[in-house]
Amino acid sequence: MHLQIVNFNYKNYNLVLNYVLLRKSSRMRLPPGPWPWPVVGNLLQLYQGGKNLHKTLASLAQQYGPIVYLRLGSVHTVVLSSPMMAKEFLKTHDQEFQYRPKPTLAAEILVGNNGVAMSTGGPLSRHLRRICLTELFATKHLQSFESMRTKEINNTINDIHMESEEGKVVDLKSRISSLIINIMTNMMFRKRYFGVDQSKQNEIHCFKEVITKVPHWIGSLIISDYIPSLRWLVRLQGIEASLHALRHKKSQFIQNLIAEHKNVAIEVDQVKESGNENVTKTTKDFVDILLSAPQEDGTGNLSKETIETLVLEMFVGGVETSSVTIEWAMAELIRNPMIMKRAQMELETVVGMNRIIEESDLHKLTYLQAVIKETFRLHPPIPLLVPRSSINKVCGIAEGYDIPPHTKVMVNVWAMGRDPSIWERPFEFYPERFLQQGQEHHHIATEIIDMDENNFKLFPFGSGRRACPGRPLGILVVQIVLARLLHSFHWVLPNHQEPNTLDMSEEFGMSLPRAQQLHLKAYPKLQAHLYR
Ligand code: HEM
Repeated sequence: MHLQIVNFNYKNYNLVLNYVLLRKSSRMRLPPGPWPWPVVGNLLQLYQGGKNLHKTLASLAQQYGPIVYLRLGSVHTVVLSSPMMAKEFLKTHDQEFQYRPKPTLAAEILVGNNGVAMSTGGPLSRHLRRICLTELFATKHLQSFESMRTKEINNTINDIHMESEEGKVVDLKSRISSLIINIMTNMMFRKRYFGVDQSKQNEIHCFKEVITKVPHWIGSLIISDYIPSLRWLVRLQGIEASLHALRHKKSQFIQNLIAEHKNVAIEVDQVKESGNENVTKTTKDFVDILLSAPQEDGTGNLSKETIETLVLEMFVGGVETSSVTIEWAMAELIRNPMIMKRAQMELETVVGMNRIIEESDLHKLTYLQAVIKETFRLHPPIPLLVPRSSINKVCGIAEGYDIPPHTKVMVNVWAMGRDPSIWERPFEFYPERFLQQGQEHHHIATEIIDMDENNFKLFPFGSGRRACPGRPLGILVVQIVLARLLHSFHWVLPNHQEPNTLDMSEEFGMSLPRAQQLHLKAYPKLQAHLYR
């Protein structure tokens, strides 16, 4: 994206003046950082760093330390790159930094401020978060969908089996994201799309595009978010029009689904009233819960706009993060055949080869869990977490720094995962680092790390009041899908490509997918009847 400075007006002079006064003010001790240019501040440094913002911020941290202050146009920004700093902001000062910054243009158009994830904060988002934690992601509620998840995974495994019999190459990312979309649409609306209704294929492919593009746009640096007077330039580049077109697609899809869902619910209720005992409503899906949930002040029900936003956040939060993690895990296992072999041997020993894996087996799969932790360390699906902010100025934080009000706080978990002062041999994919002594004979010190929100070495789900409410579902889906893929097939690169030549480049956005989708050949490991 080009950065063009064309409108250096009175407002911009004011901006520079404010900054100089801020820095000079004896009462404001900002964290260290590169000197900002007039108007654009440090934006040029970020644009010069290229597309990979997480890497540019990591190299700034190497230069200036684990807390870096940047002025991006008119936006105060702080980047944290150590467990100590993350703990200070997300635990010690969790209450002050429980807010999200003002939504960017992309977030405002695509998501809005009336959900959970992008909302600046306030009674509505706290109320929705409570519904997520106590109802949608409650253990019992998640367990009630187990047989559906098993059926969906069986279908995908069978499709891959058929492809393998025909000697085809599997497009893993595409297969996995279709599977996870089916799991999510089932949990949300009791409906599945991929592999069933040909007439709906266009619709769902269009929505799949929305789910992939939303995080990409939200992670992009759009100049008017930092220099508001350049909004006209963004309009001229057609960015606003593209965002509105995408918004239109997602609204149409979600609103149709909700309307369809309401009709089915009414039909079921009518049949029930007529006394037909055969019709019983099965487990409540997410939309059932949202349609009957009260507003935050206890009056009426949630608005249709709020439900639409929440549904989008669930899809964006749940689909891309989980499928990106599974794809990276498979790529790392392909590059490290001994580790793949060990993970498969664990499955053979714990589960055996005469049945398929069940969710109740997962807690026994210690090595698989270590593989997943190692994947989160090297490839955190949301490399800069979701930014936080505070409403008021916060004084004397970290090493005595002052943080201006409405500062955007980014946490570079990607940099932390590769920091040699935190991890031994940080660039090596080495799941054994997460095993207890005795579970593995190896020479480096081991440590048990539960990716929970109190562990600031590895916390891919964030921490504190805004930590990911979908964590139990995210972990469950990643574990069971990866386990089934490894248990059901031997995997190799097509065309006899050598494992160590696999391209591991990333494509930065709000999420961090592989730049090149992973294509693999699968060879069945189980007896034929277990694929039906
Ligand atoms: C591998 C899977 C996942 C990862 C790595 C992940 C990661 C994250 C992260 C880093 C945050 C920001 C936390 C913070 O600010 O401290 C977040 C927030 C959120 N996630 Fe997830 N997530 C995953 C799965 C899911 C799933 C399955 C859902 C829902 C179906 C979900 C829904 C949300 C929502 C609604 C928020 C916003 C919470 C708030 O702002 O209060 N996530 N997630």
